[in-house]
Parts: sequence; C-alpha cells; structure tokens
Amino acid sequence: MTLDQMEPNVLTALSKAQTLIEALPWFKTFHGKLVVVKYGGHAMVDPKLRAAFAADMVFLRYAGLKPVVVHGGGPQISAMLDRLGIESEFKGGLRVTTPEAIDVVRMVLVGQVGRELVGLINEHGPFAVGMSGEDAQLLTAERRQAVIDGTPVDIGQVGDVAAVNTAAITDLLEAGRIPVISTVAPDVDGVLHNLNADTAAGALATALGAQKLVVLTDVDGLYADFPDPGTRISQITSAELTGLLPSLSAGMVPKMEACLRAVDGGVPQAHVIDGRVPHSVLLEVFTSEGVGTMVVPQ
Ligand SMILES: Nc1ncnc2c1ncn2[C@@H]1O[C@H](COP(=O)(O)OP(=O)(O)O)[C@@H](O)[C@H]1O
Ligand SMILES: CC(=O)N[C@@H](CCC(=O)OP(=O)(O)O)C(=O)O
Repeated sequence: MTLDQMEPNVLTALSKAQTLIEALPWFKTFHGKLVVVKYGGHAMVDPKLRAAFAADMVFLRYAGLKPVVVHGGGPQISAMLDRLGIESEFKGGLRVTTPEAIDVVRMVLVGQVGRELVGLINEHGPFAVGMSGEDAQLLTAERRQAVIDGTPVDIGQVGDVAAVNTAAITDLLEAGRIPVISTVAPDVDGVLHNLNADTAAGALATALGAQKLVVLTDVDGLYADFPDPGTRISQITSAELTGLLPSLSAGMVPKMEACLRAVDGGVPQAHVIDGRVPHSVLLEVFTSEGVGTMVVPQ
C-alpha cells in the first residue's frame, strides 16, 4: 500500500510512530546518562509551562536518563523582597545580598519555588527530592565579588561553588530519584550565601560529570547582537564563546559563563533553550532539530 492509498487515521498513526522512532538514536545515546537541567525563574511564570517542565523531567527519568534539576527564582525573590519592603539591586548580574535579604532568598528558593517544583514532579510518582546546598554538605560556597568595569565590588553574601559533595546527589540518583536543587549554600564558616543558579548549575554539571547541561530561559538562545533575532547562534565553541563573553549583557553573562565552565570542565555539550516553548527539553534531548544555542568544546 502506498501513502496516498492510506486512510487519514492510519496516516496520523504513522506520523506519531515516526516521531517516536526518530527519537530512538537519542534514547540509545543518553540512556543512563546524567543531565543537569537549569530552570530559570523567568521561564517559570506560566503554571502550564511549570507542569509541562515537571512532566518532561519524569519523561527523562522513565527514558533511562538521570535528570538533576537546578532551579532559579530571581523574579520570585524580587517580588517577595518588594512585598516585604526590602530594597534590592543587581550589580554585574548578581543580587546584592544583605543579611536581611539572604533570609528571603532562602525562604523563596527553598520554601517556595523548590517546593512547588517538587510537588509538580511528584504528581507523577515518588521521584523528586528537594535539597539546597545546605543538605548533606551538597555545596560549599566561597564569597565572590561582582566585577564592574574591571573593578571588584563587594555585593554581600553572594557565593560561587567551592566544593560539591557529589555523593549527596548520586545516592539519590541510584535510588531513582530526581534531585531538585535550590542554590543557597554555607561557606566553610557556616555563613549562608546566595548563589546564582546558572553558576551553580555549571559547577554541578562539571562535578557530576554530566553528559549535558541544559539551561532553560525566556529567550530562544544566545544572540550575537541582542536583541536582533537574526543573530541567534545555533552552535558555538568554548573558545569562540570566551571571545564573545565580554560583549554580553547582564542576564546572559552567568548563563554563558556556566556553559563555558561546564564544557571546559569536561561536559560534552551545554545548551541554552527557550523555556517558554512547552516541552523544549524533550525537543532538545530527543530530536535532531537543534533548538537554542549549543556550546561545544574546541
Ligand atoms: N546576547 C543575548 N542573547 C540573548 N538574550 C540576552 C542577551 N543579552 C541579554 N539577554 C537577556 O537575558 C535574558 C535571560 O536572562 P535572565 O533574565 O537572567 O533569565 P533567567 O531567569 O532564565 O535566568 C533574556 O531574556 C534577554 O533579555
Ligand atoms: C547571586 C544571585 O543573583 N542569585 C540569584 C539566585 C536566583 C537565580 O539565579 O534565579 P534565576 O535563574 O531565575 O535568575 C538571585 O538572587 O536572584
């Protein structure tokens, strides 16, 4: 029978089967592999998208991958600080974090954004376990400064990742769980620090030897000349990205630094994709369409 002799319902079924079978090589490639997925606060604004994201993580888990979720929540922290009448500003893309603000950062990331994601994933089964850098010594922070026009500026309790206790995550993965990580962490003296979620995701992907880092945001990739959509870059090497970094503006800087850190640290590929597109993670992992921007080693 040829295609034009087939009933419409048979053609529809065939097209569905085609979609599934096209994913087979990607299932084979990524089976058993660890993938760090960073879910940005700006990509979380729609409840339907959050539910679709949660379903995607469960899909990855059933497909035999090991997803590790690192979530952001910048807009949600800003909204809560506003409600509480606490002033907040960003310097060099990082939130100036006072002792008063760090309590709110922890409350929103761990108690609000993290909890909601855990709940959405667990609508599908007993998978998600929420943790912050404070749990099982997952992350140790070291204080960092913002660099503005080449000058280091103190921005309070803001940290970078100094150490990762990978066993805290691999134990959960072995048990079939999906770790959902909120990015606050103590330094060696026990002082809590606010970590940019992109930065933490890049460090975690490297420490865990991830196969991929996928960063979901509210733009469809890295633009060479933002906001001209014609300049979206589909693939870039770490060396090319290093050259481009100084010209990038605030939001993209930590994201692209995280991709660079991951790829330079041995992660074979890092992606920035559009979290506003439902199921964009599945399209990235299981199709050859090449959504967003992919960073690869030299
Ligand atoms: N070169 C660029 N390419 C793409 N987006 C850029 C670029 N420079 C700045 N941006 C901005 O960065 C934003 C994403 O960063 P951010 O707002 O911090 O997102 P998230 O909450 O996902 O971490 C985009 O919405 C876009 O406005
Ligand atoms: C130091 C610093 O800036 N921390 C971020 C942490 C949250 C985050 O990174 O959220 P997104 O991924 O949604 O931007 C903040 O306080 O907003």
